[in-house]
Amino acid sequence: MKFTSTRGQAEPVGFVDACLSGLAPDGGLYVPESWPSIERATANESYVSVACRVIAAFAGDELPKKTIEGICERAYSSFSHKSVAPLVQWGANRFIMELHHGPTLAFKDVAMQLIAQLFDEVLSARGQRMSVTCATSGDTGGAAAAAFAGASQVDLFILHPYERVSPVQRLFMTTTGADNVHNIAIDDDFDVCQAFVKSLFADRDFVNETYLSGVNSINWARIAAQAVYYATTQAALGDDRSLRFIVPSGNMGDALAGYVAARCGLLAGFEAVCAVNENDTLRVLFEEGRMLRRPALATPSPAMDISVPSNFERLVYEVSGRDPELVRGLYESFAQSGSVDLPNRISGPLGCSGLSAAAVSDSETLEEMNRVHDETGWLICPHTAVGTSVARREPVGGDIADVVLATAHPAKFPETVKEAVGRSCPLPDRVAGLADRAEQFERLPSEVSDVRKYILENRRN
Ligand SMILES: N[C@@H](CCOP(=O)(O)O)C(=O)O
Repeated sequence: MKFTSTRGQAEPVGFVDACLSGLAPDGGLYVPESWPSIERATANESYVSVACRVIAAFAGDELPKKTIEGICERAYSSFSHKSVAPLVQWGANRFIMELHHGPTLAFKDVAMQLIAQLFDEVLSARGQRMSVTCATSGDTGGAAAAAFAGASQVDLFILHPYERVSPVQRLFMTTTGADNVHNIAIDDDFDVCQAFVKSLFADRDFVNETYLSGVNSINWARIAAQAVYYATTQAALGDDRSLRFIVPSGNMGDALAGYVAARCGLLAGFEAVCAVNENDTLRVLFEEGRMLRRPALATPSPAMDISVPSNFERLVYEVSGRDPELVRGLYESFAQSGSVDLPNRISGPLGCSGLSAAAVSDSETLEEMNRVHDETGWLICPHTAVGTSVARREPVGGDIADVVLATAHPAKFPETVKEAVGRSCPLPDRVAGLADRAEQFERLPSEVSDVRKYILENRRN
């Protein structure tokens, strides 16, 4: 299977090269040239088995079946729940998909554990080493640090916005003690960190010199791996059952993964609401058809403090009928002016994509954490609360089941839990020693040239 760039000016590449590249050389995001048809999961099929089938469908004949099996088995052996993404019932026709059973207690582990195994397998075979970047608003960085710590073929460079992630989120990315993991705190917000990563990719000499890759959800492997838990959820709740997924969203990779699962035939239908905080770019995009660049606000759900959701580009590409000129024009205008109205050709089909968005205020988020606790005794993380709040506000009728994705464990946000619920939330035993470990990170000003220099000086040759 070949992968093509949403901006149409890069050579199509195979699955492995698409994943190793992260971003396409023309600045676009890779998508498969056509959607593979993947057989639905069954209720008694293991998570690893479904993951193998999904990855194999995208990898085609590039990776032997045995290799994919090894990658998936190793990836999910570190999860504390054998189902990887178990469901708990929250009410009549309401479920929570728990995605926080991985090593850093966030949904990012699900794909990142797999990607690190994939990179290790492929780069060892090629005798190649890469510099891998990621920008994080809190959870991607920790997941990448845990997944790549000690990897012989990878030097990891994580960019996080200084003092705009929770202390526990920061500890996950700054305490691995591994000499191949580098954490950089940028004096700015997540959008700037992400823009820095993208501008490093735009410098092709730098990419070639450092063998640069990226493991944000710009990377197709992230989307493919995240599509798996949509498939297992459909199987668990009934092959023909109509589901509405509520997806706490920032960069929109997770919601896009649901869309991809549906396009590949893994779901009975498709409806997903991107639940966003006061950084409501996605709501404005879906409801008002406008792409706006605004400074990201700091909210109680920091991982979603994002105003430029990267994966919207993949959706624009699809709903435009795969028109790379249109995508390129749109994103060039956006880069220049910071504000673009979506043409009717996009806003019309966008409404039929199965995706939509709804925003939740900071006070509603805290109230919702408290309400869920009162009703069930459960503590939920503020991102998950954005999701449950949307589900509650816009109930679905009939036999349709709501599935809210619980993106992180509440223990990653003890201060917010305390404020909302008045209770402390200790870390689970398996990560209890986190706060005792020494932290290591470098604080840099908001200058991409400093990041560039740091990577050149700290990568292994
Ligand atoms: N919410 C993320 C930001 C990066 O998103 P990604 O899914 O593209 O990696 C985070 O927590 O870091």
